[in-house]
Amino acid sequence: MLQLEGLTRRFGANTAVDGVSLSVPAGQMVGVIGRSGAGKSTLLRMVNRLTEPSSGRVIHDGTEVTALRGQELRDWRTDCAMIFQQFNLVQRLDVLTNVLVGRLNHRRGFGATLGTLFKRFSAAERAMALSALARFDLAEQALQRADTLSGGQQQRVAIARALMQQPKLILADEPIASLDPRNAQVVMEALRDVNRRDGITVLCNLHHLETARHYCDRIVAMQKGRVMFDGTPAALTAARIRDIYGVSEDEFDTAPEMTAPALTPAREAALPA
Ligand SMILES: Nc1ncnc2c1ncn2[C@@H]1O[C@H](COP(=O)(O)OP(=O)(O)OP(=O)(O)O)[C@@H](O)[C@H]1O
Repeated sequence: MLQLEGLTRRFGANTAVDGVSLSVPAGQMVGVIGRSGAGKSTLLRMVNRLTEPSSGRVIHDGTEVTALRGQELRDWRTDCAMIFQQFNLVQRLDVLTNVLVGRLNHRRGFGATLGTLFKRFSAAERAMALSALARFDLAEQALQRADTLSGGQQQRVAIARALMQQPKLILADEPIASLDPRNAQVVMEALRDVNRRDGITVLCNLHHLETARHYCDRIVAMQKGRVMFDGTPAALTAARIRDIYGVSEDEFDTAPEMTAPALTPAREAALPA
């Protein structure tokens, strides 16, 4: 169970996240939605302490995450894998080595230059990385440089790398915002698959309502740093959206920053072959 208690982050006079309290049971897939500037990234980054809260607490299975220091904090960051909008792969390295990088957190005091990295991993770790790649249909690309892959493939490599950490949680910050609809769908399916099959809790920031509805068990809607809705996709009706954001669902979804809508059968049929 992940608990956020009164989590707040101020940047000067601006309160980016304002007293957010949530309890997330292990194994849940939560979509955090909101328009640009709502505080979604800041909220996610406070969970693994990439951003320090101004006040409030994060507690995981009884451990106060917000009090961790040193090695314990590093261990917590291994438990929480992060997926970024821009994939964050080492472009000049091959795909397999990028995935193996996910193992580095498991080695204390491990030092190696990127060039010598591959040789430092055991046969078992390489097999684990290959099987993570195969799971996302990327085994054939294992020895290609990361920069030869499409965005959707790169994001799946990032998910495979995250799995190498053997995390308890995945924090995905706009994982599909740079992808076309087809790739967005494949990446969301990969995230849902690790949630369902591996039981990993997923917190996923999304701009697009339909994507959150389709893939998540629970939706948290933020505005101006606050949680305005927390419930099932079915409960987030068009009327609730209008109440919260003062716009229709279509207007919410077509804001300029929302570039990667989910593929519905109707949308898929409309795509060029
Ligand atoms: N490092 C920072 N320094 C100052 N202000 C910040 C910083 N990070 C975020 N903010 C501000 O906090 C508010 C929330 O930003 P945040 O990035 O969390 O929102 P978001 O919902 O993730 O938006 P987006 O979808 O555009 O990424 C914004 O007003 C933003 O300008």
